[in-house]
Amino acid sequence: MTDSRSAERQAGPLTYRGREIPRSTTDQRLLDRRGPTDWVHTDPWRVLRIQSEFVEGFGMLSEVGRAVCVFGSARVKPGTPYYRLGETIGDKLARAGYTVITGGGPGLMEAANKGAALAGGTSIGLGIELPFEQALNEYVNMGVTFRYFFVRKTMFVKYSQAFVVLPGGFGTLDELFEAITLVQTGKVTRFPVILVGSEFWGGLVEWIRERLLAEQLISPHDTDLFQVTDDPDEVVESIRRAHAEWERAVEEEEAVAELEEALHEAENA
Ligand SMILES: C/C(=C\CNc1ncnc2c1ncn2[C@@H]1O[C@H](COP(=O)(O)O)[C@@H](O)[C@H]1O)CO
Repeated sequence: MTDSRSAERQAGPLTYRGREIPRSTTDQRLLDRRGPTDWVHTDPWRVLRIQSEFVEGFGMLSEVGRAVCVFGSARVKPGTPYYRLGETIGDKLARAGYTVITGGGPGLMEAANKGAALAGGTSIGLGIELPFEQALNEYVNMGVTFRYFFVRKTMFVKYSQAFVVLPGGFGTLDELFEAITLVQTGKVTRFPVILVGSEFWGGLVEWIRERLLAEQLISPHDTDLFQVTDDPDEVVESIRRAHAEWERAVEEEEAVAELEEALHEAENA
């Protein structure tokens, strides 16, 4: 006669008896490396990897205080005027109490991280895995490297209160127009986008006015979605002002909500 107690297997909350008992335990199967590996390259598995990137990013950035993203060319060399401008902006933002977030790469990303780190501020790099070897620049004191561009972009927007855009190429333009589109479509509110370098950005701004606006592809007020300056102090001051306005608006919204709640309670009393 079979002892029914020994012919039983618990698998977590599940119970198996008799011929239903699996040949191996869940842990054995987990630790067993044999079998096909194609699933690692399938979309359901990618979805989990994407989720894990969001979890890591949110986990690291959620406790960061007021922050500003600084974008700009990966190719500008140390010691050049744009690099020094990036350093100054990183420095001034850090001294004004802002965490500086960049793409964590070389060039103007490094310049802004350097300025912030040497001023004793929090200097974050949100790196991206690229086809060639690249590490986060040495001035990043908190960093995450993402596999997916779109996850990284979410982090830039979610955890910063302003975008500062230094001269750059396609990557920088992509970040600039993403930010402007998010503000234009009301996906993010009260979000200053500041272009630094009037000579560099002048041609683009003119084209936006003379083409996009003239051909009614944007609305007249869309040209107010960004500002252009050469002055690092003005960058910080604009961000401070926008931030103060935003805090005032939040306080007002909270006061109105409290008042409405009190009125509602009084009506129901
Ligand atoms: C080209 C080189 C390195 C590229 N490394 C990058 N690392 C991190 N982030 C990057 C990198 N390249 C582009 N980005 C993102 O785009 C913006 C800069 O792009 P641009 O085309 O140079 O303007 C930047 O803000 C990043 O977020 C070789 O050294």
